[in-house]
Amino acid sequence: MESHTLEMTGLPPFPDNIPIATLPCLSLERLVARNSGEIQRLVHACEEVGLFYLDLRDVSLASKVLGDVDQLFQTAVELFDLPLAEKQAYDFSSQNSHFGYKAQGAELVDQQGNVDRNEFYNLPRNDLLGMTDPLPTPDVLKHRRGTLQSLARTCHSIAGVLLEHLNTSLGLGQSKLLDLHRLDAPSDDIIRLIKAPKQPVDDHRVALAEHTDYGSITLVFNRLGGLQVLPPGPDSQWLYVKPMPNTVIVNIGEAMVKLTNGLLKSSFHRVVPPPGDQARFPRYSVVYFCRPNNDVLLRSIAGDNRIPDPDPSEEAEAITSKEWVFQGWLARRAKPCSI
Ligand SMILES: O=C(O)CCC(=O)C(=O)O
Ligand SMILES: [Fe+2]
Repeated sequence: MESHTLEMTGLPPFPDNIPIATLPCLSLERLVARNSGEIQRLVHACEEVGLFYLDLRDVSLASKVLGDVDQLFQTAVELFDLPLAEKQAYDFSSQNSHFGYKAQGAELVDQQGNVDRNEFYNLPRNDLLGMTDPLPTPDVLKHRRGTLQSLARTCHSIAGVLLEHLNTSLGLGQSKLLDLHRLDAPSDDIIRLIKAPKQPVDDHRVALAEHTDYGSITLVFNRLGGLQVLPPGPDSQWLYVKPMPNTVIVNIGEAMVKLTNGLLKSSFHRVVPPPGDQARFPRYSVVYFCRPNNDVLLRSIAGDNRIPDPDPSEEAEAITSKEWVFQGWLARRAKPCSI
């Protein structure tokens, strides 16, 4: 179940002379085995930076995931190679949907109105798992539906392992966090396939602006560098997150910050051109966004537990997870659509 190494894909190695983030690398195998030291490291990582590597080897839960991701990197190449007009037939933004295709430049990267330089395709897990009527999709994705379904299920289970340990460490009632992230209830979980085209050397624009993720737990599969994190702290600087074989990069999102009233952290990250020789290639990512179920109110779940009590004024502002994701999407649109 070894994933293809970077060498096997013909891509150049990540350079060794650039500043990289020193992130913890946790073992899914040890977390599944309820190793107490590993659980402590998980909790620490989520309370400090909210970003870490997860080694997926040697655990049956994840036995297919690296192979599925390898297939989907190839699918992403085929998908984004389609003519623009064909891809745009799957852009559903005029129907106020953030599912489907997003062309380059459709999202803002800053307050000045500059736009992003990557394209992506969002596949809702409700659709993949048959909970909603299937959206139209290009053949290249139809042919990979089984792989996409398997990835959605596995990634949701991996997120579940992390949520279960966080639940216990926060002192929450039995499986509270798991109840907010049920696979059999609708959510805005998505698989996102991303392409940032090869960038001219004199073009230093970011491909994806600095942001924190909206949902609970994001699982990011990368081959080329380019992802950067801004660790918390007064003098911090942007650091590359070096892709590591057989691991997934785990990001804690804003929904978890809201649910835990800031006890868990979400880090700013962005995507810049791949470093060194890697800059000669387009950059693809496969990402799973695990989000709370649609009707979950994003407010602190403090009570008889470790989560600090919220300010009463925040209670009135609570919105549902679905609305939160939708409002975030609307705010990022370069040409906001009318509702
Ligand atoms: O492509 C990546 O490495 C990260 C993408 C990301 O942060 C996002 O889509 O939210
Ligand atoms: Fe992100």
